[in-house]
Amino acid sequence: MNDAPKKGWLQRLSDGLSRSSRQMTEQVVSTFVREPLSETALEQLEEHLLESDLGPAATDRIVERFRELRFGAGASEVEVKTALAEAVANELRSHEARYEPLNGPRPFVTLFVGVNGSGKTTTLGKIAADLTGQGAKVMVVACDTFRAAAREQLKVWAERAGATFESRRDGADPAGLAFDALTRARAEGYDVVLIDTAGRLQNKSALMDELLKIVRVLKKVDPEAPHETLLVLDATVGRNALEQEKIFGRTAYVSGLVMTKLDGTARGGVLVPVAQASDAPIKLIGVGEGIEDLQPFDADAFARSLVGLEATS
Ligand SMILES: Nc1nc2c(ncn2[C@@H]2O[C@H](COP(=O)(O)OP(=O)(O)OP(=O)(O)O)[C@@H](O)[C@H]2O)c(=O)[nH]1
Repeated sequence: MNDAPKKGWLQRLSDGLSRSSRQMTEQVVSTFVREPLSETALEQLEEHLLESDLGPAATDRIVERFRELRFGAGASEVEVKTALAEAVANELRSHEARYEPLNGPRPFVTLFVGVNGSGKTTTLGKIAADLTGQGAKVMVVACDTFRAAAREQLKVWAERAGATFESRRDGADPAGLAFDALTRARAEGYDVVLIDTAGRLQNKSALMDELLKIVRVLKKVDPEAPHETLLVLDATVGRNALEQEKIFGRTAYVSGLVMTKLDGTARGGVLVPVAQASDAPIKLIGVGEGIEDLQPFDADAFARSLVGLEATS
């Protein structure tokens, strides 16, 4: 994503993570400032990190780090927060990567997968707007052909972004649509093709078959496509996101994760175990409903905002 208005996005990140950082500051940091070094404080730290959904493995390592740091009675809140941010960033740095559709082959094909309601359509719409804003020729393809409402919503986003919209009537073969759309995009010199897919988990194997068929058919047009498969996960479902990562990550060749709705939860720490469970890195995060609220994932900025410090990267 275009990160030109830097100050703006850092502020949005802090605002978006304010529910999580409030929880961290009120519980974790204040406990530790009150009772530095004691075993009780370390136990409370562990409890609060688990409550923030950081997961047992990262929590153990962070508690160990605090044990080594041996904060004295004079430790300030900022020192404790800085140490916590550093420990969280350490957990995430190797899971950070960029989504750069304009730096790859043309047309750059991105497939969006994830359960209904995770924020797939919104994420795709925000990306379309960002890319057309940068002058790219963008095609949006609605492969969730069974749900008219989903199609309509995507159409609104595409029109707003000034992108071309491709869809079919109810129940049409999504793979056939993907094939025709990519063929047209290649012939007409599109820069980017963004493909929305269905997310009905009620029939997991049918859904996975459908996704795999779309991928197979895209490869007939361009053997390298899709160049990116983004799995969209909703942070407000907490540790259920781990389950969704398992289901999609295993079958859909996911190459990047997008975690949305981080503004809607006090447990934004869930990003840590999800990132660590996945073979794919985190590429984007959503911290609000606005177009600018979809941001490139930056482990250091995220960690600082999560503990309520001003992000500096
Ligand atoms: N607060 C907040 N809301 C978001 C964010 N991302 C998406 N949403 C909202 O989440 C809701 C669901 O998003 P959709 O994009 O419709 O989700 P979807 O996965 O496409 O779901 P279907 O349309 O049901 O397939 C919408 O109301 C979005 O506005 C975010 O980062 N923060």
